[in-house]
Amino acid sequence: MEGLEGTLAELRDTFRSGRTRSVAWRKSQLRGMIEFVQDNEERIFQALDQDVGKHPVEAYRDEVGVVAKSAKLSLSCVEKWMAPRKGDLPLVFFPASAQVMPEPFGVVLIMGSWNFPISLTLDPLIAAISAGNAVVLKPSELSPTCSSFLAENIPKYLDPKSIKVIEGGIDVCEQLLQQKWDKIFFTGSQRVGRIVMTAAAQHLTPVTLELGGKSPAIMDSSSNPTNMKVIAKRIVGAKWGSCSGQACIAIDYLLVEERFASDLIDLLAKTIKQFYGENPRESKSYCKIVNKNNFKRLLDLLKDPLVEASVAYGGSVDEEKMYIEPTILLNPPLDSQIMTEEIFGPLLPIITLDDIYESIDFISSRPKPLAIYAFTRDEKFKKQILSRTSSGSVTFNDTLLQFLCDSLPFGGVGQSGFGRYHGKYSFDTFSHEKAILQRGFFPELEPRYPPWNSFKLHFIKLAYAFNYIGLILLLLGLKK
Ligand SMILES: NC(=O)C1=CN([C@@H]2O[C@H](COP(=O)(O)OP(=O)(O)OC[C@H]3O[C@@H](n4cnc5c(N)ncnc54)[C@H](O)[C@@H]3O)[C@@H](O)[C@H]2O)C=CC1
Ligand SMILES: CCCCCC(=O)O
Repeated sequence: MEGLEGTLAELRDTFRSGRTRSVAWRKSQLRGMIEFVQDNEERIFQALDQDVGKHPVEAYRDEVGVVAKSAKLSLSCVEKWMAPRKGDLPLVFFPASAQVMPEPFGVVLIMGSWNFPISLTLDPLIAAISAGNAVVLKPSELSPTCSSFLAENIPKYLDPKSIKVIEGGIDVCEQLLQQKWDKIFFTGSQRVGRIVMTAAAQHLTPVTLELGGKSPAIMDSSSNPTNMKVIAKRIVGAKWGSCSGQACIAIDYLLVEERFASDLIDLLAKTIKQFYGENPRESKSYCKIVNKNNFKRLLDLLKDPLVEASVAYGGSVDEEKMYIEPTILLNPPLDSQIMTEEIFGPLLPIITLDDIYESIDFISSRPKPLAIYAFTRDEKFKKQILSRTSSGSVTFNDTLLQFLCDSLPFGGVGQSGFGRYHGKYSFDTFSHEKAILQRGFFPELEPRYPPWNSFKLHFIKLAYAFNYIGLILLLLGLKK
């Protein structure tokens, strides 16, 4: 790509100059980010409608509001986050001081996804800025209106010497990935995550992979009937209520005991009508499928004869409008693609079990998901889910909200990704924690040097014992 080397050289010079490390620079960029979303809310809404058909409510809830919230939090906390932390030392080192000092990695690459093209690019950008990095931001080419909007307008609000937006598709990404970065933050599929990680390995570059996977929901019998309506709204909201299921933390499939399936399907169908009307195709609250490739991918999942036979609700499509009806499937074959690949769309398989506790093995025998949702008031079952399954997050009796909690790290585990961000975790993700030890030249302890002898062995053993004494003093409050 023309000029990439030059762009990177400029960013490296900028970073080396120290321009991005001051708290003043970081705060000025965070203020610029807040102004950017405030000044351009309507234009962002239009771009999101253009690219994925998002309603302004979803556009604000999942995108503009997320960016504003993160930028404001970082602006209020960045000085505290930057401050070195005091460390404790063994008494025998006395006099000495220990610190942990967060420092920026340097020049970082952020690659975003199309489904939340504003928040999933700008939230990591806020993180990188807060930690004092210079940045190349590569929005997804599958949300072109948002991508070009960011490329055109970010330089008007943020420091163009330190932050560059580079647009493009696979060819541009491949060139970017050949470069040496000090950190790569990638949001996207497991397939491309492997490509990113392979490229990063050439330069031993640390990566954060925000991936996806098949996030299950479980519903047991412990919720009383009055809760069922709330549960249905939360399931429908988490399947079709955020980019019509094209969301990494959307429910991918639902596990219930066989005896509840029929009533649950009826209730979910009723709730879908309540949310999107009799004809969701006409609903302004329902997103389209992003492009023909994804539409075809989802159609292929649905058109598998054994899967098509399992449609319990919905199933209609309109290729011209890139529309797929909210669709519920009952017990599609477990070896079908819809049950082995991430759906990332408006199709909800319901898998029935004889006993809800079977869901533990069902989930733990598959790749670790980004999220698990469990609707239950059975404390024993909750404990089993927490101790016998692994996932990026577990949410009991609700959905999606874990994404909006700044005190909770957001990220996957195993094939759903590694690394995390949101809140202070964002700052940490883009910081190296440097250890600093400072000593004087007195006293000098000769036993630390050769020639070794039995006295020095006893001295070293005593020194380690002192360590414990220090710990005891600390515990007794006799030592800071
Ligand atoms: N954990 C999270 O926060 C999120 C994860 N996701 C996951 O992302 C996926 C859907 O998003 P997509 O944008 O379609 O993912 P994707 O992996 O196709 O694209 C992500 C980024 O990688 C780039 N890219 C695509 N193909 C590439 C290649 N061959 N070489 C180098 N770069 C390439 C794209 O330009 C884009 O910027 C799903 O798997 C979903 O679960 C989506 C949103 C959030
Ligand atoms: C509710 C917002 C979720 C954004 C991340 C995702 O699920 O793709």
